[in-house]
Amino acid sequence: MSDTEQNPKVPVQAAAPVVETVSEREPLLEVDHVTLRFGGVVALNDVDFTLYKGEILGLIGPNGAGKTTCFNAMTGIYQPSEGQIRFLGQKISGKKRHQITRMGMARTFQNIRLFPEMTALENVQVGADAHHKTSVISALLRLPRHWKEEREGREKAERLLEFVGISKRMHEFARNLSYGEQRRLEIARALATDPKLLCLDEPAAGFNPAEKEELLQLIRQIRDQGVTVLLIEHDMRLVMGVTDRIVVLEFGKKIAEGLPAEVRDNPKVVAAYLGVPDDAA
Ligand SMILES: Nc1ncnc2c1ncn2[C@@H]1O[C@H](COP(=O)(O)OP(=O)(O)OP(=O)(O)O)[C@@H](O)[C@H]1O
Repeated sequence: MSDTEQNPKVPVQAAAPVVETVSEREPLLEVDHVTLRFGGVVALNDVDFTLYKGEILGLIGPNGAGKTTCFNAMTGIYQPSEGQIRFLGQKISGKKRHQITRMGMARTFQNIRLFPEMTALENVQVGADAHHKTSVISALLRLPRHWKEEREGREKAERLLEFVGISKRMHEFARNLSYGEQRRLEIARALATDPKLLCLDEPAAGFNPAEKEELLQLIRQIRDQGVTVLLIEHDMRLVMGVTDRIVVLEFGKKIAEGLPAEVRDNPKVVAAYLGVPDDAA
């Protein structure tokens, strides 16, 4: 039994916000008619959808559909050519990545990006540092408030490692962790920034069925702590099993949006995945 199963109620944040239900439909992130071009390639073509507080939204589509580009636009890596993205009503465009993190958005990457020569605990503490208030001077002078923040950051990192189920590996170098543990560590590090929105880019890539099942439970637990989740994932069983709603992209365009069952039965989606021509769908 994993640590998460033993202790499913480990808090992600000191005071986790009350979980809001999807029915309240309070927008968290608005992708407002976004077009994004790379030279002649239209990676996103007038993409428009809203992510509501408290939901788990799946963003799916065949290879090259524009999912990662959409993530990158949301997290400030790319600027839309047209349209805009708003987080809690504020425009994302023009904001630096650390400002977007402070606004409450965190992400993991398709290719794991950890600090391999740092321990699991240190990797998560780096995430917690995003909210430190004391200055470099305080740190250099070793002022008491700096120590207090250090201690709190460490305690929070320990809690998060327990939450994602790898607390026993906290003093291990990240490079020595198994693939599945590294993916969990990435999630813990993202959670350490106290996100309102967690964007997961193919978190189950390379997982076996048992690991996928555990990940599914972890994603639900994250949402139950009040964190809204955006999930890019190729594994349809996982997407259908965990999301509240799904947005489907194909060739940079939104071709469907709705409940998992609606999307699964949508002829355009079936065609996109099976490669059936449009007029036959
Ligand atoms: N930096 C870039 N420069 C030029 N073209 C790019 C760039 N990033 C993505 N593209 C192109 O934009 C389109 C969308 O790519 P994107 O990686 O967003 O798709 P995806 O849905 O995430 O695919 P996958 O499931 O394979 O990761 C593709 O045609 C891709 O080649």
